[in-house]
Amino acid sequence: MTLGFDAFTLAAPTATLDSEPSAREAADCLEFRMDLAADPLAALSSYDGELPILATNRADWEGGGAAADGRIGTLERAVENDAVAAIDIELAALEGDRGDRAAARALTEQANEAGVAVVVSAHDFERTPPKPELKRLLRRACERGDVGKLAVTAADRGDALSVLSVTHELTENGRAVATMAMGEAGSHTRAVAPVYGSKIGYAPADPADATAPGQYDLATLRRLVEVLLGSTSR
Ligand SMILES: O=C1C[C@@](O)(C(=O)O)C[C@@H](O)[C@@H]1O
Repeated sequence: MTLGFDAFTLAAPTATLDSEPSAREAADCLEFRMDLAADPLAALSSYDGELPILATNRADWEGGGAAADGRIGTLERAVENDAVAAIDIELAALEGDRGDRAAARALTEQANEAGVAVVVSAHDFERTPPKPELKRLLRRACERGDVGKLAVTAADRGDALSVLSVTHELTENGRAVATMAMGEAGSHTRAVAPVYGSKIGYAPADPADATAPGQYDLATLRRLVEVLLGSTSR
């Protein structure tokens, strides 16, 4: 299965791949949160759903549940699975001093060779950094992957506007970005950012599977994006 991210792609986050049938109608792929799953590699090897998988194994130092030990190795195994069409890796793992930088970079090379798309992500669960910083992060993420992703926390509409504005600028510069502002003040960016070029949205089929504050449920985000983007949304 493949994911090109050249058009808007709606991902349903889940920790259990069994939820695929309930996501099939409205989602384009599942975001498999391996870091939140009990036995992620066993779940992957018995997966027989129709939706391609974007595999995320979010580090504990970036708001996820995966400890350093074996985290990148688990993603390497995921890349070998035919249902896995994309992986998510943190910009801080590729560039920062968090974790094993060499292993994270080797993972992206392995993915490139296997035709698996790479989403390079940066998160801020506390605030929305100033616009120049948002741009810098997103540019660097784009340089290291097929899609650069930014999820920051909005305190107000001004923060939300900053996120939309960098989305627009980088898209105009030919970059593939995925952006969203977390939190209540940022919820609407999940529907509006795709209008400015954001290529990935996240919305759980079951609200109990929400993986970030301010997410809409899957059917709602699909409907909103369909209204705002029209026929280009699928
Ligand atoms: O990074 C992201 C974006 C996200 O945090 C959101 O805000 O929807 C949800 C996560 O599951 C995903 O990995």
